[in-house]
Amino acid sequence: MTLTGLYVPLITPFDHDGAVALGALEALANDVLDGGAAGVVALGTTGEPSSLTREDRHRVVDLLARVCGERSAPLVVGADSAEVARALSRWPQVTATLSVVPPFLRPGEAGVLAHFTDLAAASPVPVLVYHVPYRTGQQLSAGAIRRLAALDNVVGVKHAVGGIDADTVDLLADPPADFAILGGEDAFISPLLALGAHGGILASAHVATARFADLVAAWRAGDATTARALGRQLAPLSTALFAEPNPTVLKAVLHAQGRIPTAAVRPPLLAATAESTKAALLRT
Ligand SMILES: O=C(O)C1=N[C@H](C(=O)O)C[C@H](O)C1
Repeated sequence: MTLTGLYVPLITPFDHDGAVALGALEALANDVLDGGAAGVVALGTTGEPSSLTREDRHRVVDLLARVCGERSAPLVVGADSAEVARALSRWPQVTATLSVVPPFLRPGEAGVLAHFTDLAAASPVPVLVYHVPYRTGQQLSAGAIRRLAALDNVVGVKHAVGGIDADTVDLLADPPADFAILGGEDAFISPLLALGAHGGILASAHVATARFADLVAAWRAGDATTARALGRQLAPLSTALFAEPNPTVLKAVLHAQGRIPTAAVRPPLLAATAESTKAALLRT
């Protein structure tokens, strides 16, 4: 299985009482799939999973498993430990799990490899490694990503290194077979696709879904003229949506567009400022 195309890591909308707005979440999932997303991601960073109760997380996955099942769309679910990954067997609709490189400890490349060996063995579904070194504190060389790609049940990486660095160029110059390299750094998605990435997991694609899907498709088809033009339009939108901690601006924009009942985020996130919201709305 090689995951390709656009995946949207869904926000978790809240209603006026602070509860998860399940109706709005269902509408968002259907909107992005109608807009050309290949699939959705539940409980990615954008979904504020660490601020949700266990019951909230189950409600979110129950709902998205039903929607993705009805629409035969892939569903990726965030799970950062073997125990949480194991519990995904409850939802047969889950296609893969997105699992972050262990943060903060900086266990070294060998430690990361040992971690994913265990997690992938425990997981009932294939594992996507979420590599985001400016958040985890753990760098991975292209060689280490190739060693991860060789593990049983590891099928890809969400690559979010804060730009296009030498290891990214090295990795994409000789990508591992049957291994998805998905961009997770919205403002850099166009250059990453130009280098050969298979797709992206992009919070920005809640808005302008069709254009992000077209961007991925155009680079995949080798239509550089269309892809460059879309990339130039979409990078400033992503930059505006990420002007404050994700998903605060995104939620404010979706609320202003009438797509979610409130712009509420849970602590420690704070609501986006009016200035950032307005600037992002102007880019939509
Ligand atoms: O939730 C995700 O998955 C993503 N999170 C990233 C972030 O919050 O930095 C951005 C990316 O769009 C996907």
